[in-house]
Amino acid sequence: MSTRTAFLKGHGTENDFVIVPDPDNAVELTPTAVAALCDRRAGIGGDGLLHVVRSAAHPEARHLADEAEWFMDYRNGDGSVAEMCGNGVRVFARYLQYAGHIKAGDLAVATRGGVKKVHIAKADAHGEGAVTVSMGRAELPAEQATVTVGERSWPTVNVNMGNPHAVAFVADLAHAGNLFAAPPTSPATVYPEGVNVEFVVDRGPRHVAMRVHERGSGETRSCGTGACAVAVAAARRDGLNPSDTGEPATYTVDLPGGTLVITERTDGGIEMTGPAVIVAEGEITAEWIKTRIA
Ligand SMILES: N[C@@H](CCC[C@H](N)C(=O)O)C(=O)O
Repeated sequence: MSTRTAFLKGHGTENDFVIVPDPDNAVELTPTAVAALCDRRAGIGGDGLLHVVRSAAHPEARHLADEAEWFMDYRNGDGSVAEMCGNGVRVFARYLQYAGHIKAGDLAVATRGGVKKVHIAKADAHGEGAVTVSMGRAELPAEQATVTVGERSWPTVNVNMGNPHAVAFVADLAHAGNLFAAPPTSPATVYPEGVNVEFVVDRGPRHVAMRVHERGSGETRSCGTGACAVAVAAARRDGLNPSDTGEPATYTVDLPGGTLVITERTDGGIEMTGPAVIVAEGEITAEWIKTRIA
């Protein structure tokens, strides 16, 4: 980054992102630059960053350009790269709509986790239309593991949604404690690339609540891929597998920042529906870039 650069700020169920529109992939976003932009005190602040690039202009997405015009180059708040971000895809689509690149309806977004089909519902009297993302199928590697926070440990259900998740069913969400002071630990042998950890309690039939500690971001107020992982883990625990029963399974997942609705279809595909909001837009000053990043 070397000159004034446009940015926006958005969130999906309070999982918040710095958005950097860069159709031609001209902005160099080093891990240091991403971490500085996501810094909540000295930067703009966000759990992560959405770099909005045309697929044809990005070496990691060029091969997907015929399927999806836009590539979500997602970064975690610490500057690391992740394969997928469920809340991020919804906010990414909302940005494209806000900027006039697309209208409500259907579009495809390229991600490191493959091309995701997105549907933006038309706005109604209650505000902006919800965004639904076809998240693909979950994989459930059989390997057993535990996560530990302080004195407590729980067995995990491993769920891969393009990115790795360790789902722990707990008696009380408060048992996860202060995840900033004592982040969860997990065996590097099972999660060599690190893992997102979800803590889950039941709220009612097909209704759960969760907290999440995200790889590369810490505790966040929501995680879309995490909510999908939790819905699938809860369904299997409840004896439901739509591919076997021929009945879709829908779970309501409450998070600290809002609610997501997750449906596993009979073909195993998972759909996530939730809000996506653009909050602000502005320009990163040349001076800040020079002193903090360049
Ligand atoms: N908040 C995201 C997930 C972002 C990536 C994650 N931290 C990872 O490293 O895998 C979501 O909404 O899915």
